[in-house]
Amino acid sequence: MDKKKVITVENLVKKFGHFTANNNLNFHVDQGEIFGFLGANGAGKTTAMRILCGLSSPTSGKVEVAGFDVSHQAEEVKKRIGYMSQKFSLFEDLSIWENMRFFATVYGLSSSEFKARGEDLLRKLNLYKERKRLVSTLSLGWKQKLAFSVAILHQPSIVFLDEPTGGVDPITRRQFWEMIYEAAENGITVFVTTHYMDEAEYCDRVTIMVDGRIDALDTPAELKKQYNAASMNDVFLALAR
Ligand SMILES: Nc1ncnc2c1ncn2[C@@H]1O[C@H](COP(=O)(O)OP(=O)(O)OP(=O)(O)O)[C@@H](O)[C@H]1O
Repeated sequence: MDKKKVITVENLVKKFGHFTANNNLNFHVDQGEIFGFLGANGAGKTTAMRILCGLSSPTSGKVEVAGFDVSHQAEEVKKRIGYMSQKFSLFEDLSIWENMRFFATVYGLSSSEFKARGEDLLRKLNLYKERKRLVSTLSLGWKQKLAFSVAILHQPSIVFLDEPTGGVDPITRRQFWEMIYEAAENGITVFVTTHYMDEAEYCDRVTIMVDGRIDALDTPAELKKQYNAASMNDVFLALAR
């Protein structure tokens, strides 16, 4: 049986004035897939991700996310996704619990749903006793793990992660990826940008963007075979040259 497609991108073009940031992108993502979005700085990843999240409109092309057209039904798209970025994740001057409650409200959870899921989450993260602590006092790794958990508290169809593990130590990155796997096993599709090539190896499929175009899209194993490379790092270097 065919897998359900939760993201479909056809001929996506995004221009800023005369500059083309996304140049005719075509791809799809299956439900429950961990889809890696790679590319050098300025390749156009964040631009495309913002369009997929309904935060920016395509110049042309057709983009469907969770069954809705991002150009005309952005609000429907936003209800069905979670988003987390390295640049912005949590409010530093609110406590762990206050952050959780804030995002649960934004994502439309009722107070009883929030209480049940929020307490479960705190226990799972071993943060129950720490729930009144200000987020500013947590390590970056803990902030990122908490931000990811908060982004999927409303059980979205898809979670978008923009460089979620930037600056985090290897052990915490590994733990973070265990959380990503668990979310995918529960049917949440994970769309993730990263600059860490070891993380590219953890994805089901990977695209590599170069200058606004998709230059490669396949499983890490196939890409390594195709480029006769020992690692995803070598595939990336071969393409980025
Ligand atoms: N609002 C904007 N107006 C004009 N140019 C923009 C705008 N947003 C992005 N760009 C340009 O589009 C290009 C792609 O940027 P984008 O942020 O999508 O790249 P990226 O692949 O996410 O890079 P990074 O890995 O550094 O986050 C860059 O040259 C950037 O300067």
